[in-house]
Amino acid sequence: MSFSSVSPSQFPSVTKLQVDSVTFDPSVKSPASSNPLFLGGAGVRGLDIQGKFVIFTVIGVYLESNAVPSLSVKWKGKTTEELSESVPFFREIVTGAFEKFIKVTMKLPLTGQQYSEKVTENCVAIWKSLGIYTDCEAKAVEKFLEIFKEETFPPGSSILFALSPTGSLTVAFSKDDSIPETGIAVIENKLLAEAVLESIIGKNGVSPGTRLSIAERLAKLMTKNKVEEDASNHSIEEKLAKEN
Ligand SMILES: O=C(/C=C/c1ccc(O)cc1)c1c(O)cc(O)cc1O
Repeated sequence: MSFSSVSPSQFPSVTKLQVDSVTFDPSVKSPASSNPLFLGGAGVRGLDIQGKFVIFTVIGVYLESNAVPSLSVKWKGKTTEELSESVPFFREIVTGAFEKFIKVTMKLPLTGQQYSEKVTENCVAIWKSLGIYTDCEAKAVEKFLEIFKEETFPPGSSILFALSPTGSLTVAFSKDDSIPETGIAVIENKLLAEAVLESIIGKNGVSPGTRLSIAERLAKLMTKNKVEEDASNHSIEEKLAKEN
């Protein structure tokens, strides 16, 4: 069979994840589109401070359901290890034509300035390494920094990013576990939207744990496709055998 047995309308059945003290629900409603998105994976963002690993944020990445059949075309049947080590697999998640949503929950207090400077530093480094840093991206970075300038994020609060398939980046903030129905700002820059996710799960991303969690869960979801597909092939074979 050359197509996946998971139709775009089928919503992936996944579990919630507990990472450190933060629980990520199995699905969320995107503040950008109101679409339901499933939990792709989650992990921590920490820094080594004087030989001790300090967790600053905990990050969950959600994907639109059509990500599974879309990624299955090339990656179905790969193991968690193969996927977790694959730069092109994560590039495809970052650039794929499906919606993505990122929930960054604070473990330690951060100012908006501290957070936004760290993120944009990483985004600029990615663009420079790819030779795609232009005035447009510099303007998008200025807008990003401006959105965060006066904000503060106590432990338990979250920063939310919704990445539309067309390339807009919706930013929202939450004081608790809830997800607001709408964002507070939208930046129309595809490369910035992609770089925010790439800086977390891409090559040299800040959260190897999120990367591994996504590889594990997607490998399983894509195998499930395969099992369902094999099962449906089998029953067709059985029917044919009975008929003959
Ligand atoms: O989570 C972070 C940033 C955490 C952080 C830690 C310590 C600081 O002084 C500032 C910020 C993060 C992210 O969510 C996405 C990204 O691309 C980079 C990051 O560092």
